[in-house]
Amino acid sequence: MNAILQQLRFTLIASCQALPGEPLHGSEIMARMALAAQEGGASAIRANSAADVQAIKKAVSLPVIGLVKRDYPDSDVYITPTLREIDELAEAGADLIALDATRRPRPGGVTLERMVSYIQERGLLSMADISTLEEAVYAGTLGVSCVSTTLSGYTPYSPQLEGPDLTLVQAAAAALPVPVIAEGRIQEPGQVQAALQAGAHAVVVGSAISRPQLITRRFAEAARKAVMLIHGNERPY
Ligand SMILES: CC(=O)N[C@H](C=O)[C@@H](O)[C@H](O)[C@H](O)COP(=O)(O)O
Repeated sequence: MNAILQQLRFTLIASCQALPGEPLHGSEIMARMALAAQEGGASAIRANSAADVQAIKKAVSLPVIGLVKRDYPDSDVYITPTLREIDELAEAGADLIALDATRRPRPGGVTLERMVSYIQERGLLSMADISTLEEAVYAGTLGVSCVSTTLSGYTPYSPQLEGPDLTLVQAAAAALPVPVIAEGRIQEPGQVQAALQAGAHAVVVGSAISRPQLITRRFAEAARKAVMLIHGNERPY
């Protein structure tokens, strides 16, 4: 196994992403978030956009998994959809490139096979973001470096779960020769343990670490529910 992937075994990867419109959007801010994640013990950072990857590479010593979220009019694929995004991430210094590895059509008709071999040609590792076991198995046959359950719940044909898809983690880990990463809706430390017990090579946590507006909402919601319990109705004053 590649040395970087070896280094990620049984560890936490922090996804540090803030899209335009989110309060923490901006590469300098994401670099600081990545630094905080490094201090907290993350083994790698997953980041969106060439600008963020570049800023994060400067700020931390960890491997960076890069992706570019970009919408194209002719496709539902938005995570590193074309060769152009691979070029951007390679130039920015990403160590691994995460890409949508579903079988859905890509912009301009570029194939998943071409995407994976293009990443290999550039000497980089690939993380195949999948939503089902079938997609995981197919990505495995293409020679991806690892697979991540990122897209379970985000394609119309995958289970729409509230929590992480640990059934998929377990099935994919049992079926594939490459590492399977658990990713998506992991909110609690106990779920990290459960994912590793299910066979995950490593675990990616995003929003629960790096989206403070969502973290705050969970606590605010808890306060609202407590008031309901105490007073039987909404905040009375
Ligand atoms: C579906 C999709 O676009 N996922 C994105 C992939 O990079 C990110 O928005 C997520 O934050 C990341 O996958 C981590 O997941 P969570 O934030 O649930 O821990």
